[in-house]
Amino acid sequence: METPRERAEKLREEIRKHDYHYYVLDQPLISDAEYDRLFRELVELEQAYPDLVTPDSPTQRVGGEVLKGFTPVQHRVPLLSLDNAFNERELRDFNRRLKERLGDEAVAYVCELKIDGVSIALVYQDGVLMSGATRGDGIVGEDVTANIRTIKSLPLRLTYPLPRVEVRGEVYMPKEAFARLNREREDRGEKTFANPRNAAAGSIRQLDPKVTAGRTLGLLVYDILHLEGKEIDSQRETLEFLSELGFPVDRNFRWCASLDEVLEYCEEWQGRRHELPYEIDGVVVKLNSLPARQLLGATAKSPRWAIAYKFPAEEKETKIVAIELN
Ligand SMILES: NC(=O)c1cnc(OC2CCCC2)nc1N
Repeated sequence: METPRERAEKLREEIRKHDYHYYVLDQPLISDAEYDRLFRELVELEQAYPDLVTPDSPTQRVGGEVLKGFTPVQHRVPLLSLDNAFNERELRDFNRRLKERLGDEAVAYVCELKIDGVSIALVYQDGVLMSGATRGDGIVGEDVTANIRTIKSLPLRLTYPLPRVEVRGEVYMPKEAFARLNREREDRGEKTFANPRNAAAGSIRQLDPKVTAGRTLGLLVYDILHLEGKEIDSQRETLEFLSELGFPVDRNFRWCASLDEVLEYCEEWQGRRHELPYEIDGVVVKLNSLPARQLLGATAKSPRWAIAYKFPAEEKETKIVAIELN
């Protein structure tokens, strides 16, 4: 016969697995009703035995109190920003500069869709989420842990208990959720958000986590800031490993053997951006080899081994405004 603690642990593991399949893979294994039954059993068990509650329990996503303000957080490593390229020539200049510095080392890139959201740094200790902070000015951000815990695709516990790992990703608001939120705000006579990025920023910087919990936010992780207990040599390995750990990763990334392949990728996704459930404003082109990145280093502001190719601003569908002709 299982003890309550064993039952609670088993339920947590089960619910964690279903959260991953539902919110990260978008491939639920059980019905919503069956999921709710599991969740309710865990809630009731934790109510009956309060000392069983653990911070990584799926029941602990929506925090308690309303904050007075945000605690500043100093990032262990500065969260760099990206230089921009607006056309093929600027991308070719980036490629040439990088090759000049690296000598004739083989230069391969990884291209990633540039998610138009809010950058976030997450810290995990022994596989458990410790904190989440906004980028801020790159050195000091704001502690938004209570709010990011409400993002269902964000794992509260990783698939292995790495001693310490710090990762970076983008919190975004899906296009559908953005449209729905603005309709609701309009109906309530409230100001609407200009774009999903602002809506995500406004939702993640709420003093009341319950408000954040009511907003549909997504997370896509793309960088490891600090890693203990594992050696990784490339961006491709980084993205695969982040996936293995249970993080949501955008699977549209592509390893590119040359700048020509990078240009093909940029061309392809400039035309396909409307297919995505979230907004992108370009492509991030990253040197694949991590050791080679070390040789290049970073300027004060941004890495020499990555660049953002920005799509031309989309011609906004001209909003037809009905003009009252009296
Ligand atoms: N918005 C994005 O999707 C995104 C932003 N930044 C980066 O990488 C930065 C971080 C480390 C230096 C380059 N990758 C991304 N995919």
